[in-house]
Amino acid sequence: MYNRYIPPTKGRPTVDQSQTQPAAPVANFSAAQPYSRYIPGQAPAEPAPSAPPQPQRIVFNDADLPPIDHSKRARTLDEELPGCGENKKSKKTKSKRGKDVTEHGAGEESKSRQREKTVTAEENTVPETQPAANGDVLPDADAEPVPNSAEKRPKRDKKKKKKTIDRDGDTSMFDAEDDSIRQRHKGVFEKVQKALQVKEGVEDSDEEESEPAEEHGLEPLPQPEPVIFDESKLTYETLPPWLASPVRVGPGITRPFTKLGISAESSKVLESKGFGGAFAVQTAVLPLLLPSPDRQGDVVVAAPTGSGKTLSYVLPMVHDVSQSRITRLRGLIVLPTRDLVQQVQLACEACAPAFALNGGKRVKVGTAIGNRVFRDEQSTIMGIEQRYDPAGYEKSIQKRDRLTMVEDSDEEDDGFELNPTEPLPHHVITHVSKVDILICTPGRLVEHITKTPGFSLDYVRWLVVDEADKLLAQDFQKWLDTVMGPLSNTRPGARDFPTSNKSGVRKVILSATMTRDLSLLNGLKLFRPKLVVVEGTKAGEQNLPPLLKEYGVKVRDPSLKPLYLVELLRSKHIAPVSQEAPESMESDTDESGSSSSESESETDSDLSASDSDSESSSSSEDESNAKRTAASAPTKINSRPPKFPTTALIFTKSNESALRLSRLLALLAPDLAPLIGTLTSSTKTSRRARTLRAFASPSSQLRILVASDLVSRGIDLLNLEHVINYDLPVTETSYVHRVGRTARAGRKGCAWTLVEHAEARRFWREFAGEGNGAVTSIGREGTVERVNVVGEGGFGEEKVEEYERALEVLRREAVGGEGRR
Ligand SMILES: Nc1ncnc2c1ncn2[C@@H]1O[C@H](COP(=O)(O)OP(=O)(O)OP(=O)(O)O)[C@@H](O)[C@H]1O
Repeated sequence: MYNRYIPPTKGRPTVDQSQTQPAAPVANFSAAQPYSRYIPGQAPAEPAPSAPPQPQRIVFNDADLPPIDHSKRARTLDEELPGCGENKKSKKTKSKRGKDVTEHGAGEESKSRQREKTVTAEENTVPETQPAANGDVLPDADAEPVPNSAEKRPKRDKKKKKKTIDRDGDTSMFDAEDDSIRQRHKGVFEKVQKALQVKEGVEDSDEEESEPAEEHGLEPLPQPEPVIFDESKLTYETLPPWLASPVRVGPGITRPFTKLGISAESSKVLESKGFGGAFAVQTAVLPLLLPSPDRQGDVVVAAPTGSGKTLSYVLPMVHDVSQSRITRLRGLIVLPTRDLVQQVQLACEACAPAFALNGGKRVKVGTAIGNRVFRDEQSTIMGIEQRYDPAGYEKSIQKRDRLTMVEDSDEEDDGFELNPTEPLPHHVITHVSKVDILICTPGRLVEHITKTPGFSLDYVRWLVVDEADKLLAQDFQKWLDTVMGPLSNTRPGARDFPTSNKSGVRKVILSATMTRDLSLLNGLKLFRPKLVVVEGTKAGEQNLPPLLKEYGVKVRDPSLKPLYLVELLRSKHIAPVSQEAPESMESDTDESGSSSSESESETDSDLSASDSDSESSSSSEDESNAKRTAASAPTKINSRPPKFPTTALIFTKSNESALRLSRLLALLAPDLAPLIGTLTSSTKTSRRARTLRAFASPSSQLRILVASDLVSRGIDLLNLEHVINYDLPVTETSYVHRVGRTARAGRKGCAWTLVEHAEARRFWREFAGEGNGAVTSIGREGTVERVNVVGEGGFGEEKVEEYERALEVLRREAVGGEGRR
């Protein structure tokens, strides 16, 4: 038939050269190699260097074949069969011999025999001119004898060879068979030869591929499936099902609480607090969080500003915690700012009485925001208890002595005495939580976890992360890892829900601009999460409240921007937004004991002055404003300045800008000065809280707040009618939160943005979603209207001079001249 090609080894002798006699440069591939096995899909290897002649290991007996450029052929085959020149490969070929014979039937017998000879020859690197065991000589005309090579031949090979020849009998028939093979496969040999003349490389392999390999019984070897790299980007469709298919709820839906699993008595109390029925987001979230026989998972909420997200988690949490008699820390609410913490505390306090009925206890709520010395804060959330335990008493005395020595310095740092009281005889002192629910900023929470003795999350079964996109994106002090660690501890029964079969930590994650970034959400280790989305008719990724109206105010001359603001404040546009005055939450707060309406009004009347005074303590510029404000403040309590019958919150880009603008406004519009307050992160927390309370009170004279982005998120000012972006917000998300301070809880509200020429393109495309190539993630019911508050002629000379005078005052105040210092 035909001979199988046994490729040369690449520079590695099959047999130790020292053992093999020099020999036999039988042929530098002088023997014809009529056939090679084609293996498709093999990448061409580097061409073998042609220069150094390899020790001859191939013995071939087809001397009659047409001459072939063997060096080229050898290279080509090596390329096709990477590694085929390796001895290892040859052995493989040999081991398959018997199988080949069986598979290809009798016709293949001689092929097999021929192969046998070749393999044997190759393995020994010796031309087969040595007498075989039976005295036969293999017909290898080109080979030269190698003296004593047989002695050095491994026994195994000898045996094989002997067996082969014995079986075949007369070897002379090989030649005849070879001739017949050549005759029968003449076409193939010609093709092979032709192929060898073709240039190497890709052309070679192409040509080889085009050969009908199957004609010769050489099926392409099965190749592994090509690996397809997935270069697709994460899209909405590739999100996990819970994110891609949220629970959707329309914005207008309301339902009575009794229909959602809250008892009639509790609903009544809630109604008395101003919560007559559930808002849309609450209709969807409450059933997922209130006790249910179903196995419940975590909840992620994306709903517009002012839609009532706070109550959607406060109600179920307070309801659940009220069912546990012993006070232990069972709920954690994490928020980004102190002001928000205080606001949510009021909401919890308002709801607590609703569940302190029928055996439920009144839930104790505490805060940790770092607004007071750490020791005081520790003592408000943690207490000590004397427990009778004689054995423990002995131990604790020893342990305390040890700890006191070690922790002396810590005690001073933390301010919290480990054991301020001596234990009673045979008693042990244990640290106990004074609160069921702790509302905190992330940084302070981490401090308590790491520094407050006895502070434990072992019994926590609620974790709420509000304004989650902000909190998760800014991992203050790695707070999430610090919290998630202890939350994964399991103490048998500690996290059992008393009114359902659930055990573990329930997580509720919320924002008006909720992230779908899985890398951020992953840290929360959510369990069977459900995403609840409140949508408008024109849904975007971040939806604005349905009753919000937006305006873009053109600022032609940025150097006179403060004058545009004054014009806007005095214009007919900034008028009271007609709407029914809803019941105020203030009374709820009063009932909860946080403040009384009497003291509130007193505080209000003081606040305008004292608040400004306090601002003065944090900023000298503001102090000047405050003194003037106090001087011109009306003496009559609750009198409302006629010049500004509405409310406005003005956002600037920084604390510094807020303070300066506030002062400038007072200089440019002295009649408005008494109405202006300032809120920045440099303002004391207690003062900020008072300012916010005063602003929210209808009886307060504070009507205008100039603020940094500190209060852009979450702050609930129900009576706020106008938001003014004096400086353009940095992101769409920031815009959504800022303007969302108005038009809350189903009320109307207006948002105004002062747009300079250089900002116009960005504002209209990215924020308003108008113009060529507009792309915005903001979903809104209407459109943003264009407004001019100054005519074509601009400001008169008199106004500009007035402005310059105000700037001069400001400048002098800044350098410590006239005004204050
Ligand atoms: N069921 C209800 N009935 C009446 N008022 C409600 C109800 N639920 C919430 N509110 C009021 O709606 C206002 C907005 O609620 P909340 O502050 O929870 O909004 P939010 O969705 O958290 O907004 P933001 O995203 O800005 O934080 C609050 O004054 C709250 O008291």
